[in-house]
Parts: sequence; structure tokens; C-alpha cells
Amino acid sequence: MTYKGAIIQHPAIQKFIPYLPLKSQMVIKGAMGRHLSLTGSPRFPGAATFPAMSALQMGVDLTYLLLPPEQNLLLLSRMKSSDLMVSSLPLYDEKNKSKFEFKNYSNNITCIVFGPGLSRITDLSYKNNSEARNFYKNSVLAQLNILLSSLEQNNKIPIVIDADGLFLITQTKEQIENDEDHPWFDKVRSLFKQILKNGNDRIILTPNLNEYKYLESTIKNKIYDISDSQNALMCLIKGRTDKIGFLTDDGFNQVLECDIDGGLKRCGGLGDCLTGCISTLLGWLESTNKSAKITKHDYLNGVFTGCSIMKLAGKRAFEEKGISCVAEDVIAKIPQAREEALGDFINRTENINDTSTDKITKQ
Ligand SMILES: NC(=O)C1=CN([C@@H]2O[C@H](COP(=O)(O)OP(=O)(O)OC[C@H]3O[C@@H](n4cnc5c(N)ncnc54)[C@H](O)[C@@H]3O)[C@@H](O)[C@H]2O)[C@@H](O)CC1
Ligand SMILES: Nc1ncnc2c1ncn2[C@@H]1O[C@H](COP(=O)(O)OP(=O)(O)OP(=O)(O)O)[C@@H](O)[C@H]1O
Repeated sequence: MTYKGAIIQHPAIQKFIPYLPLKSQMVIKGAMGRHLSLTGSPRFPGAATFPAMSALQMGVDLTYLLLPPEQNLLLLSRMKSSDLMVSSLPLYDEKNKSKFEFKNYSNNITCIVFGPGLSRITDLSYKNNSEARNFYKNSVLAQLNILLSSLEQNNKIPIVIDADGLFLITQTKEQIENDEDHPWFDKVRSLFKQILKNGNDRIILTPNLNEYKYLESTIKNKIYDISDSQNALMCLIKGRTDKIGFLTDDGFNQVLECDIDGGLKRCGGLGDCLTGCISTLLGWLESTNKSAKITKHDYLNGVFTGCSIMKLAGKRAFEEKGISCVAEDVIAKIPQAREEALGDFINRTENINDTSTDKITKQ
């Protein structure tokens, strides 16, 4: 199955296309996805918006950003595009957990990105500024409670965890210099144990090579309960080639590898953009195929498809901009890259619900 305009062919993409939305499904606002970013910090307003800007170019209808309540961050994010719907996170309040119930923010959300630009407790800016550090800690607890609550939703909502979200998973108590921050560390760890356990059928971890080293040693220390293939986590290790597979206490088991050439420019923010592409595709997988049985292998095919689109977008942007290429140039090439990977998919005539299983062989 290839569609008009598609120039690359790979079995993983071919298997994924039947799960994509059709033109006939685009009847109401939001049918092409409602994307939620739990991202950003005063230090990284760019990373706050890259996932949502990429999701919009992928074809998502609505992008919501729920950001730490810092005025500059909220203002800068709103200024990036009128299409971004920016709200501020509530201050964390242990006694009033109902404030962090996902349903308060959900608006029928179809996918979530968590982590880009959050910053880290180890950042120098927090070292001697307890107000900023408390603000950071508070935002993280609010975000993790919202994520945990999202896992209780009936509709399966895919979650991509990247960048500083991964740091929260791999940070160690020794890194937390200030003893008074240790109770916060314990709460984060406990929340992540529940999130990774309850969400292993819908969470994708997307480490770069550096982040993967820390992730691998954390996982091998059996801090999180991912002992067997049943509760293996889905993981994408980014690099010259993108490796996609499952992570258990025993290490990484590769299932797919995306070796499409990208652009030569390794500018900052491309990983953040990739989260927007992958989350959009996985959101479509779940939200437009509610009656189909979706497996982790379908998710991996979606991750592969997102990686291919990102590599192609990087290549096209580099052809045009050369070494001046920045993340926003790559975002602008996502529509062309999506077309090259998926063709005119919304106008196809068949979808997963009317394609027999012998036509679509699952891995
Ligand atoms: N324009 C922007 O706002 C951009 C913001 N970005 C944000 O910048 C932040 C940092 O991203 P980078 O890509 O620079 O991160 P890196 O992957 O370069 O990580 C920085 C360093 O942290 C180390 N590290 C990772 N996990 C660790 C652990 N558990 N313990 C100790 N060290 C650990 C890595 O080895 C690496 O040396 C992220 O929040 C990211 O989203 C970047 O995406 C670049 C663009
Ligand atoms: N050595 C490499 N050669 C070619 N492409 C690469 C290389 N390393 C990463 N990429 C590609 O760059 C994109 C982002 O991956 P990268 O490893 O830079 O993520 P990141 O560090 O999380 O990004 P960010 O700057 O957003 O934090 C992915 O599409 C990945 O395939």
C-alpha cells in the first residue's frame, strides 16, 4: 500500500498507514487530534513549544500547553503562535489532589508530550535560589500527578517522555545536594514507579545517546519494575540511526531501526520536534481506531514512522538552509516530509477496520 506522493517504502510504515485517519473522519474540530504539552521552564521556552509546533505541522487540530505558571514563559509561548492554547499549571497542593485530576485539563486530549525544556533540579540557576527551586519542584509534582491521572482514563492516551522528563527518571539522590529536597526526590520516584508501571502500554521513552546511558544503568539497577516482556517499556534511542524497541531490566531489545539519512546540521531542539511527530501519530493510532486491538508493535511502527518523517524533514531543511538550519526550519519541512513518508493517506480507501488481518501482517 503506497499513496500518491510517498517516496519511501518500509514495512513498518506500510503497516502503520491503515491506522491513520481518513478524510471521512475529519468531520469535527479535534478529530485530527488534541495535543497536550507538559513542557518548558523559564530557561527553555523554545523546548516548551517545539513539540506543539511540530504536531500542528503534522496535521493535529488543536494544541494545548499546560506550563509552569511563570509569566515570561507563558507570554513567550503564546507569542510563538496563536494556534497554541497556553494555560498555567496549578500550584501543587498535597491536600487538594483533585486539582491535578486529568479530567480538569483533558478536553478530550489524544496524546501527551512530557519533558522537553522542564530544566533539572541540578541546574545552577536553582542552586542558590530556593524560590526558583521550589517553583520547579512544585511544577514537576503537578505534572506527574496529571500524568498519573491520565493513565486512569478509559481512552488510551499515548505519552512521549523526553529530555528532562527522562532526567527525572534517572536522577539519583546523590545529585540532590540539598537535604531538604530529598522528600521531593522520593515523591518523584514513587510517582514514576506508578506511571511507568501503569502506562507501559502507552508510554514511549525517547532518549538521546547520553540520556540512554543513564537510563540503561537506572533500569539495570531494577529501580523500576520492568522485569519481563509483559511490562517492557517502549523506547527509541536517537542517533545517526534511530533504534526502536523494548527496554527491560536486562537491557534494550531492538525491533526496528530507522537508517534514513537526516540533515547534517545537528542543531538544538530536533529531539523536542520529534516528540511532536511521534505523539501525533500515536494519538491518531488510538483515537481513530477505538474498536481495533492496538498492540505495542503498532506503537513501534508509529514511532518508526515519526522518526522517518523527522529525518526527511531535517534533510529537506538542510538542503535549503545548509549550516544555518535551525529547529524551526525543520518544523517547516514536516508537511513535505510527512507527504514523502505517508503520501496522500487521508484519501485512501481502506482502513484497519475493514482490512482483514491476513492483509496486514502484524510483527
Ligand atoms: N531552544 C530550546 O529551548 C532548547 C532546549 N533544549 C532543552 O535543553 C534541555 C537539555 O537538553 P540537551 O539536549 O542539552 O541535553 P543533553 O542530552 O545534552 O544532556 C545534558 C547532559 O546531561 C547528562 N545527563 C543526562 N542524564 C543524566 C543523569 N541522570 N545524571 C547526570 N547527568 C545526566 C548528559 O550526559 C549530558 O551530558 C532539555 O530540557 C531540552 O529539552 C534542547 O532541546 C535544545 C533546544
Ligand atoms: N549523529 C547523528 N546523525 C544524524 N542524525 C542524528 C544524530 N544524532 C541524532 N540525530 C537525529 O536528530 C534528531 C534529534 O536527536 P538528538 O539525539 O539530537 O535528540 P536530543 O538531544 O533529544 O535533541 P534536543 O536538541 O531537542 O534536546 C533525531 O531525529 C535523530 O535521529
